Amino acid sequence: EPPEPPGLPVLSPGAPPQTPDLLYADGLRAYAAGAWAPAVALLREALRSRAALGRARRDCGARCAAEPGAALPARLRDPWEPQLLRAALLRAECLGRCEARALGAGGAGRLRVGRALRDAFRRREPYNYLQRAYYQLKKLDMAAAAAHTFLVANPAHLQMREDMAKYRRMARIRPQNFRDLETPPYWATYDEGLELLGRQEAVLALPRLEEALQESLAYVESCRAGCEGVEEQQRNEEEEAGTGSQGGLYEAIAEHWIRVLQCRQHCVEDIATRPGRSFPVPDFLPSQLRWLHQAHAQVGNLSQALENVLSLLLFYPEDEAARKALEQYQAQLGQPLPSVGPREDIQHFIQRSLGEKQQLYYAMEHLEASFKDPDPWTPAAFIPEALREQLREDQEKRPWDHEPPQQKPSAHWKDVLLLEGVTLTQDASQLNGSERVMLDGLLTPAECGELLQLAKDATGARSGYQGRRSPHTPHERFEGLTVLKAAQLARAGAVRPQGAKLLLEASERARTLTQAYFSPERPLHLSFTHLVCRSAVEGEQEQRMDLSHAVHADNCVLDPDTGECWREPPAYTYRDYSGLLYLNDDFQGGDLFFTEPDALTVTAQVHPRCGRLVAFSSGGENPHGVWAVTRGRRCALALWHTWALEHREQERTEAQELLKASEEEGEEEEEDNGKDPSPEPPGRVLQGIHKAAKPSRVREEL
Ligand SMILES: O=C(O)CCC(=O)C(=O)O
Ligand SMILES: [Fe+2]
Repeated sequence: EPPEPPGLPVLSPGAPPQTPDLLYADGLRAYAAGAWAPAVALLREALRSRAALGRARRDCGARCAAEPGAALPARLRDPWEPQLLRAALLRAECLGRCEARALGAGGAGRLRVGRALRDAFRRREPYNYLQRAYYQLKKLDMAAAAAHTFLVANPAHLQMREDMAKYRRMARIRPQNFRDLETPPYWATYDEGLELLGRQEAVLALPRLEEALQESLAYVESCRAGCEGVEEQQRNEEEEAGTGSQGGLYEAIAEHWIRVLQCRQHCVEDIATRPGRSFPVPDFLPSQLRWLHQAHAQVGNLSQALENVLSLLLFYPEDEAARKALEQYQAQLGQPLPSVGPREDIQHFIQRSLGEKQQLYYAMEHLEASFKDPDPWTPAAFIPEALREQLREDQEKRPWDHEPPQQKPSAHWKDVLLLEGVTLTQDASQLNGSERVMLDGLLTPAECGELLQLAKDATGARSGYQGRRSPHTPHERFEGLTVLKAAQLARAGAVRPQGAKLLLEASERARTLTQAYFSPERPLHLSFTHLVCRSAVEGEQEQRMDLSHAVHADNCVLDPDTGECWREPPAYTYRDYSGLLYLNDDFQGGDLFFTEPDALTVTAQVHPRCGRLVAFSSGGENPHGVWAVTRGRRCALALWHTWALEHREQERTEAQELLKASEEEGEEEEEDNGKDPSPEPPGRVLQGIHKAAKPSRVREEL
């Protein structure tokens, strides 16, 4: 065992927590020295300390807000200053005392977490180190949980995806070990509720949906309470940046209070943002009410359906569906029962939120405060006339306006998210088009390796399937492999059956995502799957002017002069969506690009890499081409999807049957092959060493 790094603090259980920053730094030092057990202890202590800090802040915030005399003025109207000053001082004093009691002398001030560390924790970086340290300590269940926790917040992290794939193959790790140690539980409840509702299981969905709403409201509460401490954190940062306020006492207090209010207004957004996502689920609370209403209505709980519809109307009094439902209930029930009103929790939330918005708008108008209302439901009448125009403009810049709407429980977003590790990297607007998307993380490097090997073996001498000159350019060779050909080659022993199987599986993965994203209501079928490699012909690359693939559209004949695209033969007119799943990036040139219908003006460009999927509608709105590949070999799965069942890829079924037949034949032999009981340790650092010793290890493990 390596020696312990010097200067490690002694951890004493029960003692007040130490600064998370220092603990984390010490943890990383221990990790670097290979002292796995102290590394784990310190990293966990850093997490614990940070959690304790947050908890104390929230508890004290809630307690001190309720102190007698600490109530804040309901309105920032003259003369608000003396009252605000008194209340703010009372609270600050109470907070200081309370936090010192919970966290030891100095309280939260002593333990404040720097910005860099806050970001690292938000990205769940400690779990990356914890995973590897646990692995070294042979605590596989904890390693799996740490890996899972990290991956949830970093779904595109390829190294971790590979590690995870290894953990999943280890028999000793049970599925329940892949726990998420950080995500608040309401997300799981919420997902389960929606899933059940999507499957028409309203009775089962109801308790989940109800619990999810209550839990998320509780998280909003605790987030709000945590806002009391914000000024301290921000002031420290401003001091570091030298941008503190220059005003007098009243100004400082008002500023502080405005910050607290702003922080509170963002709590719903906060809790509606899934780990690993950069934008919140839009309209989180109202949509939960919609689903609750829908579920209660389906089950026939009229009064609860009514209660939820009335609550929704508090957010959106003009909501048409809600009003219609309301009318219907009134007709059914006669006069609405006097005991049925909107939900109390929602009523309370809205009243308080509107009160705070009022103060913020006042501050915006009179105190030059800036405030960006995160809620789309704030009644227009609430916003001072002078500010409305400006706000409308700002609202149009909301990031999720460009995202596909998340309305129905089974909406495509959820399905997209369900594929572990996949992230949306660029949407249509980022790609300057209407129906285009780029997703990453569909394949692990090992999977790309397997498919590249398949392409390579398929062109090898044994297969008799030689690369030929490209139909698109004399300067490249072009090889294409269909699913059926791959299965036949596998059967003949010319390629690895795993590769042929993965070809089917990977294309299906891409299809699922393309359908989920573009066509959630209507099934898309693969109509053609083609593993394509383009290789530069050596010595012919000087001053090439041509493209690897000329600009074209996939389902119509493009006329660049008029910009029209004729959906007629020889085009494959039944193709509705195109997909390119890239396998490598170790070549020169070869970026995919989109153009205007003039086939000249480039509007977006995509650099291929392992696991990256570009999908787009196949029509004249998406003319595209490929830049010359000037060195190396560029491989991709080219996929075309169709709505027309009669054009689905017949060869797929055939290929599946072939592979299944060979699998059954091969079964007996495999039995005594004996699997290696100790897979190589995950992790970048360690993997290098093992790879050097056993170069083909990863491939064989698949
Ligand atoms: O390989 C690519 O990136 C694009 C290929 C393409 O557009 C096609 O085969 O129709
Ligand atoms: Fe194309």
